[in-house]
Amino acid sequence: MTSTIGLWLRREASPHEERTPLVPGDAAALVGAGVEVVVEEAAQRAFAAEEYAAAGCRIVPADSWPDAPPEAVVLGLKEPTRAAEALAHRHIFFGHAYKGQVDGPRVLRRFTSGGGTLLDLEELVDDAGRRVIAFGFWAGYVGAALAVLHHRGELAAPLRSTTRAELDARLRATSSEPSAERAVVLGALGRSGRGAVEALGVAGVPTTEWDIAETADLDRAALLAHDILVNAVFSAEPGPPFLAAPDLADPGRALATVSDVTCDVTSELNRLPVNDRITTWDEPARRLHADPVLDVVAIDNLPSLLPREASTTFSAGLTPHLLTLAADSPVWTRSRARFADAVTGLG
Ligand SMILES: NC(=O)c1ccc[n+]([C@@H]2O[C@H](COP(=O)([O-])OP(=O)(O)OC[C@H]3O[C@@H](n4cnc5c(N)ncnc54)[C@H](O)[C@@H]3O)[C@@H](O)[C@H]2O)c1
Repeated sequence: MTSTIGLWLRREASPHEERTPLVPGDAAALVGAGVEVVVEEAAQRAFAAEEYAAAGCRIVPADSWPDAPPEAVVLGLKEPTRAAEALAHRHIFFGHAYKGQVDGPRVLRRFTSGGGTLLDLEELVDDAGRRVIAFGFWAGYVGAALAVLHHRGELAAPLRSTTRAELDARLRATSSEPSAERAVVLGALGRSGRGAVEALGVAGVPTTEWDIAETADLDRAALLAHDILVNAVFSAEPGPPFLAAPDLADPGRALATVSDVTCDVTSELNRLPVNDRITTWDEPARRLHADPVLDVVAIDNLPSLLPREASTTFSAGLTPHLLTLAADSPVWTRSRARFADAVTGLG
């Protein structure tokens, strides 16, 4: 990116969305590298406009991105508001438009009608097709923490965004020695799984870590002997359930709390078909079975509960790529090609 191409950080409009893909410290690094960084005011964002101003960014009103110079790259997490319906710029955000999502064609048509380009954050992949940035670690961390607090009868609703320090303090304050709980994490080697294992460590809960090798021939009795299950598996294809209807009625089951970080609840990929809906910040846990009890937490925006930490990790991963935007590194070329394919398929 040359100094004449600006990066325009949008405000996020969704309720509860305090995260940002670029934090002030990384904005300062971009400014230092000659990138003009413009930041919209955003009352909800976890980082104050003053922090960006101190980092050398120019502060502009919320939702002013339609007026950005044509060469600017507009950055956000979720779909831009309808401040302009037709999207004329290059936009970086999570489009959720390429995998048959109901709203996908509508999002893509905003680009075709405006002449803009989507550089989808989910499509920033390395040579092997692996995503280079994701929010997984903090999703797993919060998902496991909520499971522990619910299991201990200490989860207050509605949920509100917090900090890791505050969350850790609650996990430590409610733990007992020796631990009264045992947990199992499925997908323990992945980003979310590692986050979940770390939070369970802070909570003082002995944890079994299972990944593909350990679930290939699932020891159901061993699984059900844990009090807490955190599902952090990424499935590309449907597979046999980790929990099925007969497990609910099993009188010998210790398992009482499930946190489904994966949250494939309405898709054919759902490996926990005993649950078919997400839960919310207002009602984070839902009872699946009364005797013996089984409750599920299935929140699909977990990282938003730790907006500062989630933003900081995500921004650290994204910033090196933002520095290669002008040079059009392979990460961006691939993302643009994915967009071109999707638009061609629009018909
Ligand atoms: N709820 C939320 O807010 C939220 C936020 C971010 C991500 N997610 C979801 O969490 C899931 C995990 O994301 P990630 O970034 O950690 O993925 P990841 O690719 O980093 O890790 C997934 C892990 O699952 C393992 N796995 C795959 N199949 C398995 C099986 N049959 N048994 C055991 N382990 C298996 C993989 O080997 C890998 O270690 C994704 O579905 C993602 O969409 C949810």
